[in-house]
Amino acid sequence: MTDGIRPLVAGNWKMHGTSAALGELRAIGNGFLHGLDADVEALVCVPATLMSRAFEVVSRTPVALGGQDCHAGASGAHTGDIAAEMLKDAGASHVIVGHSERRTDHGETDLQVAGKAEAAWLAGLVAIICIGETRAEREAGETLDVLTRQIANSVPDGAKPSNTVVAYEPVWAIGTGLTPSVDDVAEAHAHIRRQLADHIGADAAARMRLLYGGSVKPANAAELLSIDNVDGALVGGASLKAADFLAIAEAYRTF
Ligand SMILES: O=C[C@H](O)COP(=O)(O)O
Repeated sequence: MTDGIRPLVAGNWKMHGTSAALGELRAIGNGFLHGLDADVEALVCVPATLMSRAFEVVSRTPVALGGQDCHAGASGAHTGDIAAEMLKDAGASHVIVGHSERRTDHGETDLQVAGKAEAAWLAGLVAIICIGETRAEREAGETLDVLTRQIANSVPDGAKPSNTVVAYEPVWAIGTGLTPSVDDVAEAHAHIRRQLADHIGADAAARMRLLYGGSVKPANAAELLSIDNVDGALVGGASLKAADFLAIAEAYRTF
């Protein structure tokens, strides 16, 4: 946690969910309607195919919606891609860019990620920029260097707390049930805050939300979310079940 920063718990449904999943989203919305929003802001990044219907489901709740990727261009001949403006039009307020699954599956580079973040801003979306080291990089002792490089190249000039969230997701912790130690998360997040200060200025860096992502579950949420400079979570698998996602957000009631 960071004094003065309202935490954000964000779900990333990845390539999961047809219209049958909207019941879980409705349950998440109802959960936040009953007081949770006083402690924490909620966001669910749904598949683009669900965005419009998801918006109908949560529009009267405190839960916001996000996309999972966008193209760096505003429009054009890019079959299968989605422009940030399209996500916004369908009901999104946020979009994830540079998730490690995009970097691995689609070879996205830091510079491409920066371009997508700028496209998100142009459309009026908040960019959730993901960074994080692979297992090999951690074992080689390169974690902080990787984060330094990714911040320098993936976070564009102009990033500020109102248009950007940075999510630290160690690649080896995603979907594996493994998490870094409390000390390792604290070290990484403090480093990210310092690097952002060098890159975008101390004031903006001090107020920017830094999320932790990678095997966040109800059982470990309180421990992970109480770490200094961890201002929320980016939750994959556990965000698919309303009860688990709400239980993670409930961790903020205990602080
Ligand atoms: O975007 C979310 C992350 O990749 C974490 O996924 P996970 O909670 O299933 O490990």
